[in-house]
Amino acid sequence: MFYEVIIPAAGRGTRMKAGKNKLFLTLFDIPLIVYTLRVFDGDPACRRIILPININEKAEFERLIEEYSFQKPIELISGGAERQDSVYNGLQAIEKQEAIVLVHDGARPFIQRNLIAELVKAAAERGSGILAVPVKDTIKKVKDNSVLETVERSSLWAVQTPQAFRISLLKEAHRKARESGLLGTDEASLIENMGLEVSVIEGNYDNIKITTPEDIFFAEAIIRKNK
Ligand SMILES: Nc1ccn([C@@H]2O[C@H](COP(=O)(O)OP(=O)(O)OP(=O)(O)O)[C@@H](O)[C@H]2O)c(=O)n1
Ligand SMILES: C[C@](O)(CO)[C@H](O)COP(=O)(O)O
Repeated sequence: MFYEVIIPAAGRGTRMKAGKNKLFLTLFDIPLIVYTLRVFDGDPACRRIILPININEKAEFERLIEEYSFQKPIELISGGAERQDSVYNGLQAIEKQEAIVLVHDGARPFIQRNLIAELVKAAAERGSGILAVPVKDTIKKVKDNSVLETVERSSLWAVQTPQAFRISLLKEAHRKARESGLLGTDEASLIENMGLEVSVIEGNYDNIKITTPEDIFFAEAIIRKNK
């Protein structure tokens, strides 16, 4: 089954403290965003890549796209102030209503194609599908450096991307979120806000989001492990 993918890439990389968009940082001399783009560029089921970016970085993205010779056209569109706005803008670029759309963080370079196919199947059959992995640490609610409570771990999962949806469902969820002022940290929370079920597929711990400086070293270790 075919799908289109929105890869939000318009962030500032504040937590990375690199002074620039972390997606331009390199892993063994190749920019982080190139690893992510290559996964979808090489997937025959991917019909279209939409990349919400900071329009001030358009020349940099165009140079990378030229340098790394991607097979599929990569559509650069303007991102927004929040990740949710960037995804919303990406959805406006999609006219078809029956197809499947994936939303995948540009900062997650290690997504595996077999999991993408499972997500697309779940979205086609049940409307949605997201990747997650069981939490390994004990999670506590903390306030003013003091524990409020320990959260029961057995039902806690760390959610990742891609997140896959029927396009019509995700467009409706974003529309309702805009109406109500809901700002979620992932697309699934907007679907949950509609009282709808979201299917969870177990992913793997390699699918990290490159967020803070040490993640660059973790990422290069994952590349070495998978060589
Ligand atoms: N307004 C935004 C914010 C984030 N993103 C993208 O959403 C993904 C996940 O966001 P995150 O890891 O938080 O990236 P940043 O927002 O750049 O990081 P920070 O929060 O540390 O600034 C990234 O690929 C980022 O480029 C986006 O397209 N538009
Ligand atoms: C979408 C996400 O990757 C799921 O874990 C996460 O919520 C993104 O959070 P960020 O703060 O925008 O990186």
